[in-house]
Amino acid sequence: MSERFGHYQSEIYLQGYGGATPMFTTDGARLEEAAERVLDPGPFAYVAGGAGTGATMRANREAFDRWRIVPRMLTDSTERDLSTTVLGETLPAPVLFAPVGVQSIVHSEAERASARAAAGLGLPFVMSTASSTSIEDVAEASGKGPRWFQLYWPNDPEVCGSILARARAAGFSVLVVTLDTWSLGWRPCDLDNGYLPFLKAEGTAVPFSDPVFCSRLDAPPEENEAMAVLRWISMITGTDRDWSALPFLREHWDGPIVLKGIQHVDDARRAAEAGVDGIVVSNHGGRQVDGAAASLDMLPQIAAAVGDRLEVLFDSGVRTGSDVVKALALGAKAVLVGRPYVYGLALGGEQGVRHVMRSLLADLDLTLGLSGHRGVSALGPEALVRGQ
Ligand SMILES: Cc1cc2nc3c(=O)[nH]c(=O)nc-3n(C[C@H](O)[C@H](O)[C@H](O)COP(=O)(O)O)c2cc1C
Ligand SMILES: O=C(O)C(=O)c1ccccc1
Repeated sequence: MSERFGHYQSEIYLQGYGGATPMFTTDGARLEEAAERVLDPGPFAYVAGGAGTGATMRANREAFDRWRIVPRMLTDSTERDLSTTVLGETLPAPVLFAPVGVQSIVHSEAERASARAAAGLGLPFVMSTASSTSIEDVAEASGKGPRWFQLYWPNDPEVCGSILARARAAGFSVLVVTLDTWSLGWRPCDLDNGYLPFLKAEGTAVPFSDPVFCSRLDAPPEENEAMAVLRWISMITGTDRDWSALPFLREHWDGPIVLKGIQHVDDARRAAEAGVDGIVVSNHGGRQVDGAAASLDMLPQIAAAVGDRLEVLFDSGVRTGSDVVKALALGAKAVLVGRPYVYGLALGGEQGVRHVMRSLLADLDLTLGLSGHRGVSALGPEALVRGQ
């Protein structure tokens, strides 16, 4: 029996009896407005914004709203077990921290605070290549907690190999290769604000602490930061790679490999044929291709096509416990959560992240039980109906 996440509800009600209220909202859909009050406009827009008109970001949410859960009664679901196994690791709940770069733009503790919160809950922290904290520092903050590493794939094989070797040595178990962001999408909010955190070296802790990357520079990053930043950007942007490049990653990573950013069922099939261990069905939270399909709308056919051959994970738009139930019912093994925990970080550092994620897990636990389920493994499409 895993931890009973739903207890967070009683904890909050009991504190309320003593006159205390939670540090900020328990409503996953209202975190954005709370974070806007504490963040400067540039960082806020960077986190909250999407590509173009925001159509895909909205579509991600609308796709969740079109599905409704059909609760079952008298199923004895008072005791729930949210635990699941993902790529050989047992997780207390089917939820991971999505890779999010440049977290120092919202809080000085940055990824260290998020990684500590993830470890405290036993959920995997997926560290971004674009972190403002080095691989070794995130590993230390994670302690014994599960940790995965997300790769923005440098086109210099030795730099790539060095970063992967460091991540492996620091205890990162799964490699998540992001395919949908070989350039940032067209993001009018950030363009209008003239705001790109990367240019201030906020997301360069990984390369700047890497000896092989530094050997590629004419001067060390501390002497010519702008040049080092540009060199790094030039290494991870543009893509001359295709599916034939994947074996390189296998040679440099002896654990499971997951491809993030899959939306087309044929790409999912390609991934299965290439022998990768998992995919993340994701449109990067609507930050890349405006007008792209809602990520949830692509999930059922992908899960049906490859779900028996590799692990299907999902992200983009998960805000509540119901959302997690819906994604699992439509074929995901687990979900990744992005912006919500970053808002928690902005609002309260490690404790803020913990509050956001405990709220989500409590909501999931209660929603699961009240709709008649004792665990997450038995969830299938029969748990849902298409609304009008
Ligand atoms: C501020 C920000 C930075 C991000 N940085 C990365 C990154 O470095 N690597 C990556 O693979 N995805 C990155 N993502 C995308 C997330 O991993 C995830 O796909 C997305 O946030 C999921 O949607 P959600 O925010 O609606 O939960 C970033 C997202 C945000 C909001
Ligand atoms: O902003 C993003 O979505 C993202 O993935 C990213 C890319 C490079 C640096 C920081 C974040």
